[in-house]
Amino acid sequence: MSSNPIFYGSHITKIFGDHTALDDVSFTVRQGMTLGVVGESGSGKSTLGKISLRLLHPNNGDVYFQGYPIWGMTPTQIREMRLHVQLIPQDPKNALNPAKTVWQSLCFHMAAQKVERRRWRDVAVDSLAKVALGPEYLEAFPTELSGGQAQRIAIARAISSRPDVLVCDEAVSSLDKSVQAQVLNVLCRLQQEMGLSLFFITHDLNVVDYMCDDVLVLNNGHVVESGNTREILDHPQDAYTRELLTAKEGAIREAES
Ligand SMILES: Nc1ncnc2c1ncn2[C@@H]1O[C@H](COP(=O)(O)OP(=O)(O)OP(=O)(O)O)[C@@H](O)[C@H]1O
Repeated sequence: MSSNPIFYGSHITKIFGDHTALDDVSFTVRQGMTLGVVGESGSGKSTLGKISLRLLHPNNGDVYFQGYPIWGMTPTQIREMRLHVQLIPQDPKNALNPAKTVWQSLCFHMAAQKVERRRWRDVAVDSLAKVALGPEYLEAFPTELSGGQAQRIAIARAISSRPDVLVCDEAVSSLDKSVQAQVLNVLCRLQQEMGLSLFFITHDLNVVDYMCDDVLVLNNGHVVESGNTREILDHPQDAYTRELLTAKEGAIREAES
């Protein structure tokens, strides 16, 4: 599998008032791989996610998709980039319009993403099949879905435009542990089938351990360490990473007792 950088951020700083939320943060998502961004609440993870989706302007630095700086793109390039970089949100039920069926939500997305209208039905059914849901779900409303089903619909919607990168912002943290595992497995399988690259924002080192090839540890807007997940989890160099690992071991012991 190739390891070219497909999506990366360079020297990103974000200041809110007198608070520096991100201080000179760089990251690299390698093609077909998963980068985890992990840190406690307030460390700057969501701010980094929003900047990488071009939803929030950084004070300094830029994010590059296939070598192009997203904050220097023309409107046409931005539309093209949005086809290829998709968000998987934290709360899928909030992200789906409660007044629309799954079919209507998928059509709205496919229209926005310029999928040819004559292909909508096939793409919708195929996208649902990819997340292990049958075509009967097209008629469902969000209120009729479980959290795990709603998240799989959100993933189906995102992949309907054949993206290259999924930005997953705490994508499983609102789900029960067993449902989390199902959704993570769907993402792993899609990654292999579609060659997706994942930018995985999470507070949970267990998720990082399970999903991520690379990890970047954020503390208070600073990168405290980054690199190969196995090496960092087995040999953390920074005291903050060791604290997160201690919390992770505690959570596992609690779950097992
Ligand atoms: N729009 C904003 N205006 C002012 N401060 C903000 C804004 N957005 C984020 N912040 C601040 O920036 C810091 C980083 O916030 P951010 O939401 O990125 O952290 P996080 O790691 O994603 O936390 P959580 O896991 O709780 O979502 C926090 O101190 C937060 O209060």
